[in-house]
Amino acid sequence: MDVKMNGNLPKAELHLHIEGTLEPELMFALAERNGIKLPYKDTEAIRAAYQFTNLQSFLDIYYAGAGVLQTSRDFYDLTWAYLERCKADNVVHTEIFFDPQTHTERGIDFETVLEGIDGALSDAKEKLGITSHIIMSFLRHLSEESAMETLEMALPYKDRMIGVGLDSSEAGFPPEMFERVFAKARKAGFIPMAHAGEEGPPEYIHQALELLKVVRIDHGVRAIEDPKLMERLIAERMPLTVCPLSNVKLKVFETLADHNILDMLDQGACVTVNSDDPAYFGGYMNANFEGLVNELGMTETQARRLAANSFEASFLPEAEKKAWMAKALGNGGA
Ligand SMILES: Nc1ncnc2[nH]cnc12
Ligand SMILES: [Zn+2]
Repeated sequence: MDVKMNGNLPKAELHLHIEGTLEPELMFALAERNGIKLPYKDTEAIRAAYQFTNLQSFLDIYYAGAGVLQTSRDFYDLTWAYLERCKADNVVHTEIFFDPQTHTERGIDFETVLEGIDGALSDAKEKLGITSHIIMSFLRHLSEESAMETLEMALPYKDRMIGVGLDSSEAGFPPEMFERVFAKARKAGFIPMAHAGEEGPPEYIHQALELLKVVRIDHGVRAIEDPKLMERLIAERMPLTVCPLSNVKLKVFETLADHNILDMLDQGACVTVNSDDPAYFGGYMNANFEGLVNELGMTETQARRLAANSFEASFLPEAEKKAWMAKALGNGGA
């Protein structure tokens, strides 16, 4: 297919960590603004440090980088820069994660973080025509108690967030550890989702479905190792928010040519394309689509189905979902 065509397809992004959109240039600017000394000489040195061997090697650098984010204005600027990238890539709707504990653990108020992110998202609706939702994600390498405290902290702001997620180091931190936190979050009206089957085994996807009662799986690429699980995911049209460039950078797959996203799509799974932490993984939404065309031979039909899936799997109202799906499939003047 014509690679450029991807740019014109309307798309929704459903798996994006706002802290993972911190480009080295902005990291330096914020460090200067906040009087913080970075352990890098320049932006080239930062980019050179982005050689990851697995998820943990990335997370160590990613959590350190987030230290430059201090004020609401910092979170606003970070989010606004990402939204401009959305505009450029024709991402018309985005559902973004933020990790409150990454910030509250170093003394930044929950409200400071949310205020900045939400402010930029509100302005983007008006100025860029981009719709959005916020999902707060618990760090699974921290305790259940810490996640509970975070949930309590979030309750007064419930109306500004649509759901809860579970992220950070996966192996050794199974979803079952957070069963009670998710039960409480669901009761408070948060829609549940979780990272599962990125590095962790298919068993973690089962746990996320059964114990956390998630409506979306983030990543989920290891589901393919368990045919019965794949059957269930396909039958239920359970969305898997897949992140191709991320998976290659973190060595889940050796190259994009080895990725299973199109196999899963062709089997009937509701897979979607997402950029995860684009500042660290080498590209935003369209770069992921382009990689799939160039290295995996994605056809136009497959690209349109992936774009339509992204709206199907979103938390947009049904009528909007349907209208965007028709456009993505080329039935509505895309
Ligand atoms: N790919 C990823 N997996 C788990 N936690 C994350 N936090 C940010 N990106 C992540
Ligand atoms: Zn992620």
